[in-house]
Amino acid sequence: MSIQTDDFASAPRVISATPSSPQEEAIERALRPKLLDEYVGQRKAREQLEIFIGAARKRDEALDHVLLFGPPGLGKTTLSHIIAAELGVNLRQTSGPVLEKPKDLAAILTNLEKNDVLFIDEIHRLSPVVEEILYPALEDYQIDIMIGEGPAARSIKLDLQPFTLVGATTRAGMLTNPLRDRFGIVARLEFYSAEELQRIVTRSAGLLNAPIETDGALEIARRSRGTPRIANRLLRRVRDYADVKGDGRITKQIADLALAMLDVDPQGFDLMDRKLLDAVVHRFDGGPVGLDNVAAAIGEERDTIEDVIEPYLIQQGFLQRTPRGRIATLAAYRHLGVAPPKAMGDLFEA
Ligand SMILES: Nc1ncnc2c1ncn2[C@@H]1O[C@H](COP(=O)(O)OP(=O)(O)OP(=O)(O)O)[C@@H](O)[C@H]1O
Ligand SMILES: [Mg+2]
Repeated sequence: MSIQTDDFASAPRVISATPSSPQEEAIERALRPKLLDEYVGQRKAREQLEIFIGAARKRDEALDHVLLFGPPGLGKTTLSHIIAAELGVNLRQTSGPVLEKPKDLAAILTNLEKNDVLFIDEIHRLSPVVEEILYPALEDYQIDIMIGEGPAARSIKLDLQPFTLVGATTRAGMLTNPLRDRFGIVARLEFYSAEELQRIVTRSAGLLNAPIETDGALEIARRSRGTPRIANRLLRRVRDYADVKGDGRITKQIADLALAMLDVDPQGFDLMDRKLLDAVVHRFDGGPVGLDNVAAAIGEERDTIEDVIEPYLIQQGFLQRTPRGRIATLAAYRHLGVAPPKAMGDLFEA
């Protein structure tokens, strides 16, 4: 069953947090940590899971249903595989948009073995009729299915094996309340620190047999928008650069040159980030400006802006999301090398 990751159909960004091609997905799989111990960062989520997985194993029960949410590329799919591996069970993988009809989901559910993990990616995109049959499945390990048609149709109850649903979403706010309430474990994934990404880059370089210096790994880490997927991608591009322009060693200097060539600035922002900040500052006087206006100004989809571009800019304090719209902060003006409006400067100096 395939996962659709192509719903942000925009031009590929070096820094885009979504996988850019099937090849990249294959490389990602190879770099994916397999066990909780190898999973870097996300201390809170890891601690919780370690305990609950341990308890479920000890009692030979299914783990409570788990909801993973956070921006793309932070490790939701990776973590779902790890959960199944740590539980020592099978993982069945599907996604919200793929499950069109109730029978698609029923077929998967009835095939699960005891304590298996069912991973549903993009779970906020489940259709209401499919979601409907998920409720009793999650609660009582039962489903109601209709057999026959017309007046002869009747509904029968089927018992399922106990199982764990792991749902992943970039949009926890878009889940319906009844669905959200059925998850016993909710883990929000956070952007990674430079130090954590440095460990990820170093590990990946090892797996790729690419010689790398500590400074080189840190430079890539610092410019990866807090996102392991981007760190791994930049690592591969920098390695190419090192192979062609150097002796293959990834030093800080090589990383600097390669990243400058890729238009990734020292803050880790790429062209899209700068375009967005630039539009808010120059075309909308720093805001507040509504999402639709920003989208039109930079020629990007609303969803991409909200899910992929904005979260990091907000987390880094370059942009604020307010009820009246987006506002550029003083840091954004500084980054663009533009003098802030007088009122803003005064505000910050006072
Ligand atoms: N904690 C981590 N430690 C080491 N590597 C990680 C970690 N999290 C993610 N990665 C790496 O980043 C890549 C992307 O992670 P993953 O596919 O799990 O992200 P995702 O959150 O599912 O993204 P999406 O929202 O696009 O589905 C993986 O291939 C993996 O190599
Ligand atoms: Mg994923």
